[in-house]
Parts: sequence; structure tokens; C-alpha cells
Amino acid sequence: MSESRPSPARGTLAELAPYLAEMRPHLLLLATGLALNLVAVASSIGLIALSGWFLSASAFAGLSVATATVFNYMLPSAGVRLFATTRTLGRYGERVATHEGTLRLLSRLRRKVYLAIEPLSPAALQRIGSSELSTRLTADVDALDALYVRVLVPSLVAALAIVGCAVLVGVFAPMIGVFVAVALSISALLGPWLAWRRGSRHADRWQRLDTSLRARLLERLETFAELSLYGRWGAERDELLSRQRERDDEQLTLARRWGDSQLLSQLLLGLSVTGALALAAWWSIHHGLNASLVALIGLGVLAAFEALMMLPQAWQELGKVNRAARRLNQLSESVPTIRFPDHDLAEPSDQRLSLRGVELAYDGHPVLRGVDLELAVGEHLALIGPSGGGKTTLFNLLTRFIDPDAGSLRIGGVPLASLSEASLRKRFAVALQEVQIFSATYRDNLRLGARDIDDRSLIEMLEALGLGGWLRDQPEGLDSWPDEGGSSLSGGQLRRFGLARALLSKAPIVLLDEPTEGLDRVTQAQVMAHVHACCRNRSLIAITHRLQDLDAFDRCVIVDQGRIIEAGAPRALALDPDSRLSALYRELRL
Ligand SMILES: Nc1ncnc2c1ncn2[C@@H]1O[C@H](COP(=O)(O)OP(=O)(O)OP(=O)(O)O)[C@@H](O)[C@H]1O
Repeated sequence: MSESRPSPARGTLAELAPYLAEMRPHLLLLATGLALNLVAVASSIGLIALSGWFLSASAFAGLSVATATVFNYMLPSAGVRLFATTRTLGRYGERVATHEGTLRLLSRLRRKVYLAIEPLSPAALQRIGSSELSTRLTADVDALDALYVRVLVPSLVAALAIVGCAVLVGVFAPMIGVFVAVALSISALLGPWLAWRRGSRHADRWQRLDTSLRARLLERLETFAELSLYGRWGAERDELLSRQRERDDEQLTLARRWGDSQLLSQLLLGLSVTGALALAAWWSIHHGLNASLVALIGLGVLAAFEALMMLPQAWQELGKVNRAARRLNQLSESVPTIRFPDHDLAEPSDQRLSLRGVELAYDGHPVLRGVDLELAVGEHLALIGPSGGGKTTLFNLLTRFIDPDAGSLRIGGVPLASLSEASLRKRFAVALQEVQIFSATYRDNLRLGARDIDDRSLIEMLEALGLGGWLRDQPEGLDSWPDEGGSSLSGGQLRRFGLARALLSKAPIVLLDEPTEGLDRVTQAQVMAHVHACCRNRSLIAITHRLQDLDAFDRCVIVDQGRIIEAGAPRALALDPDSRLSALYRELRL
């Protein structure tokens, strides 16, 4: 069986490119969020710098009566009020715009990932496991959601704040402007770089531990009943707790690293502000810079740091986002093993099935070895044989959940691979051993394969399969909703429910995997009689372990170790003392 091939890991930008492209439809909203963020940061810088200047200028003006009387107090105080208002409004508007944009982006990302992995279903996805898959779809997509709000916006705002602050200072004293640009750039890069360098290994490990913990937790909760019954739950809980501690230790280390980088940033902040103040004071003495502007420069640099404080976290997030993108890319770029043409490449002459020389191996272990099988139109065929012989695998091949390694499968003379997915699906009705029930009314669950069927037919089908009493017990009849996973039905009821769904479909070929397993003899006979009646004009293949059922089939085929070891009319084989079927009857003393 061919495997899905994950793509190799690439650079950060290449990994993130598909998700950056998803931002395009919401660019206006996202750009508004960014602009409002800038307004808030610029207002902060303006507010603090202007306040500093205002205080010191007022102080200087108050030194003599002449200057005190001409000093304009109104304009700067109006400026302070303006900046205070624009800062609040900018922050509020930025939150609204970025959250709206992020939520819209998130819904696009989920859809994109879902659409990408859907064609992998079910063959390639079976290998990943449902808990791992659900973790990827939730945790990884959520991590990607941080790309805009916690990585891009803080980085762009920081870069623009550095430029803005340096230009503002440079207008008064060009040399100090250059110093501010250099000092702020070093502060912007050094702290976050340290956080990233010292934290990325731990972030990687944290993410791995978190994913495996979530997956294990889900799996163990699903199998809680079995684990409790076998007295394993205590050990499992301890194992889960120990993994959680391991993950939390990593998180603590990450927080410490982040704290270190914050400390470094604060240190750099102190140095930058002190340096800018010292230079401004020197410039004021030697180049006549107005003394009141010294405070403006120092406080302006201090305020610009507000924009830089988010950077260490942004760099840490970037690592997380990159890893999430890589995992989702590997998942969505896996090449589907099963490909369907968009349209039928040929029209089957009828519904006759023909398998020739079919071979299949799982992980190098042969499961089917040169299987030849024919199913005439309207024929009812029973597949029997020891467990693990390959019977269910034959169903998986017919429904193209997997493709064979060699040999051909045809319907009406046309290879199954020449049919579109819709065309193939409408030819087969399938009831598998495990019946999936969806969060919808029982009516909608039953009409999965036949949307137009009326309630009367549904009720008749349920009655015929011995589910009439069960239906009458449902508070709202067919409008009732099942509990999650169908837990409100017993195992036997769930199986018959799945059988009803398959029989209600109009598909010309019916595949049933052990339809009467777990039923008492009386119900089992009633169910099989109804199955044959429903399939009177349809082809039927049923996997069964009940030899009592065989007489009603036209033919039975015994599959053992991936080979068909006997085939023929059940009655004739039963009468032949040398047949494998007779041997099976003798073993079971029927
Ligand atoms: N996805 C898989 N990966 C690896 N091996 C598999 C997979 N599915 C089935 N097998 C193996 O293939 C063999 C045939 O399995 P299959 O389910 O077809 O047997 P079966 O005859 O239907 O058995 P049963 O009567 O118990 O349902 C078994 O050895 C099984 O372990």
C-alpha cells in the first residue's frame, strides 16, 4: 500500500506563506488594527514626551516674571489631553479591529486546513489517529492565530516606533536621533533574540509534550471504562500527571527564559534613557538645545519602550507559530494515496463485480494474496473465514478506502479507479462493524444515504429490524437526538441502526460486515431474513461468522490468510464431506 508523503521542512517564511496569504481578504481590517495600534503607541510617546517637556518648560518659564507671563500653558495642556484621548481611543479601536480580524482569519484557517486534509480521508488519516488529528486541528490552528496579533503587529509597531522616535528626537538633535535609533534597535533585537535562542529548544519540547499529552488524555478518556474495569486507570492517571508535570516544567523554564530577556530589556531601557538624557544634556550645554527638550527626549525614549516590551514574547510566539505551520503544512501537503477522477472515465455496463489477482500488504505483511472473485448482478454472497483472514480488507478495497498493490477491481468491466468518488459511493451501501452516529436527529442519521426517504419507510425499516420498541421509547421519535457517539443505543441496537441506514440507501451493491453480531438467535434470523428481502434485486456481500445464515446465500466464499480457499453454493459444499465448509460445520458441531 502506498503511503502519503509528507513534505520536507522549509524556512520560516516559506512555512508561513500560505497562512500570510489567508490574510489578504481581511487586509483592510487588519491594516486598520495595525494603524490604530500605531496611533495608540504614538499617542503614548507624544503624551509622555509632551508632559515631560511641559513640566520642565513650565518650570523654566517660572524662573522669571517675564517668561512666566508669556508662556502659553493652554496649547501644551490641550496637546496632553488630545494625546490622552487618542491613546485610549486608539487602544480601544485597535482591540476591536484586531480581534475581529483575528476571528475572521481563524475561521478561514480552520476551513483551509479542513479542506486540505479532507482528500486524505480515510486512508492517510487512519495512520495519524483521531486524538492526534483533533489536537492538530485545534492547538496548531490556534497557534497560527497568534501570527497576526502577537507576532506581526508587535514587530511592525516596534519598528515604526523606533523610526518615529528617532525622527522626532533627530528633528531637535540629529546626533541624538541616531543614538536613539541605534539604542532602540539593539534593545529591540537583543532581548528577543536571547529569549528565542535560549527558549526555542524548550518551546519545541513544550509543544511536543503538550501535543502528546492532549492526544493521550483524549485516548485514555475514550477508553476510561476499559481501563477502570481492568484496574489500570490509577496507573494511567499517574502517567498522565507525570507527563503534565514534565510539560509544566518546560513551561516554567520558558517563563524563566522570558523573564531573563525581560530583565535584559529593562536594563537596556535604563541604559538607553540614561544615554539619551546624558547626550541631550551635553547637546543642550554645547549646541544650545533648549533645556526643556532634554526631558522630552528622555521621556520619549522611555515611552517608545512600551512598543518594544512585547517583542520577546513575539519572538517566542514566532517559534511556536512556525512549528504549528510546519506540522499543518506537512499534513495538508501529504499526497492523498487515493485519487478519484472528477468524472467517470467510462460507464460500467452493469453492477457486476470482478476482482483479479488482487494483492495487498500492510507494512510489508501480505494481507491479500492473489484474490480472484466475481459477484454477479443480484447475487448474494457470504464471506466467511478465520479472524484476520482479510475479509474486511476486501470491503476497504471495494470502497477504495485503500488501493491494491497489484491486481484489478472492476465494476461492470470498468476499473473502480476510473469512477468519480460520487459515482463509486452511490453504487455501494455499506454497514461496517463500527457504526458511527452523528450529532443530528435519528431521522437525519438514517437518511444519510437516501435524503428523500419518508418517515413511514424509516419506521417500517426499524420495525423489521426489531428496533420498533426502541423507537417508541424515544421521547421525540425520529426527531430525537442520540447521545454523543450513540451511547444511548446498545451495541446490538447500534449495529442494526447502521444496517438500517445501509438498507435504506438505494445503492445496487450492499456490503455488510457481520450484520447480526451480538444479536440473539431469534432477532438474528429476523434481521437476516429482512436483509435478503431488502436486497432482492440488489447484489449483497455479507461477512459473517454464523454458519446458520449461509443457506439463504447463493454462494459462500471462505477466505483464509489472504486467499480464497473455497467457493461454492453453501448447500452443495455442506454436503461434500471433504469441503472446508463441512470441516467448519464439524468444528462447530452444527
Ligand atoms: N490498517 C491496517 N494496518 C495494518 N494492518 C492491518 C490494517 N487493517 C487490517 N490489518 C491486518 O490485515 C489482516 C486482515 O485484516 P481484516 O480486518 O481484513 O481481517 P478480517 O478477515 O476481516 O478479520 P475479522 O473477521 O476479525 O474482522 C489482519 O492481520 C489485520 O491485522
